[in-house]
Amino acid sequence: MPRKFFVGGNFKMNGSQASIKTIVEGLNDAKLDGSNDVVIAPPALYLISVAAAVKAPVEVAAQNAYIKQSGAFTGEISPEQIKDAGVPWVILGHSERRSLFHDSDEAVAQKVKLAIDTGLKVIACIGETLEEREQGITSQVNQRQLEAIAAAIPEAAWKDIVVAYEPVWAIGTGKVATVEQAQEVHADLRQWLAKRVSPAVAEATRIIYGGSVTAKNSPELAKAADIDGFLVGGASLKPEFVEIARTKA
Ligand SMILES: O=C(COP(=O)(O)O)NO
Repeated sequence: MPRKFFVGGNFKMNGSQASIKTIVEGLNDAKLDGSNDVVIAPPALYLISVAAAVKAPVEVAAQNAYIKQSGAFTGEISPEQIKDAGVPWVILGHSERRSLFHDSDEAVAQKVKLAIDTGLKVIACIGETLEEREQGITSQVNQRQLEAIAAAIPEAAWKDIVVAYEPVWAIGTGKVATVEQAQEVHADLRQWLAKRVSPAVAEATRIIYGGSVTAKNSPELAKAADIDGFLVGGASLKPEFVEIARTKA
C-alpha cells in the first residue's frame, strides 16, 4: 500500500489574522485535489478561525500541547482543548520545543501518548544537532528520541502518527539536507521501526523531512524512496507553499 504523501506547514510564531487569511485563501484557491495530505499549523490563537476558513482538502494542526488536560498551567493548551477547537492534528517534539522550552524525550513521549489517547493525530518531530552529526551519532540520537515515543504508546497508535525528521542544522538555515543525507536517515528510521514495532508499522508510517524545504528543492527530495513528505517552516508562509503542497511523489 503506497504511503499517502504528507505536506505540513509549520507557521511557528509568525503571522497575523490578515496574513494567515491570505495563506488560507491561497490554499482554498489552489484547487488541491486531495492526493496529498496537507496540514497547516498556525499559532494557537488562530486555530479556530483557520479551521473554520479552510475549504480546501487541508487540515489544521496545533504546534504543541501540554502533558495534562486541564489545571493551573498558565499559558499551556491541552489536547482536549485542541480537539474541542475542532483541530485534528498536533505537532509534538519540535526541536524548538526541545531546545528553547526544554521538552525532554520523556516529556515528548508523554505528550504524544496523551494526544493519541485524546483522539488527535500527531506529527512527532525528531532530529540531531550539527554537533551530534559531526560526532557521528545521528542514528543513535534519532533512534533514542523515537524509542521514548515507541515505549509510551501501543502499536495501534502508529496509524495516527507521522514522524518528522528535522535535522536541527537544517532548520531555518537554508542548508537543506541532501537527498542522500535525508534518505539515509529515513531508511534507518524505517528499519528501526520494523524491528522495534513491526514491519507493518514501518511500511505504513509516513516519515517526512523538515529543514529548509522550498519549492525548488522539494521535487528532488520527494523522489527518495523513504521521504514521504515534508514539514515546511519558512516556506509555508509564502505562496510557494501551494506548489510544495502539490508535490507529486
Ligand atoms: O522547523 C521546521 C522547518 O523550518 P524551515 O523550513 O524554516 O527550515 N519545520 O517544523
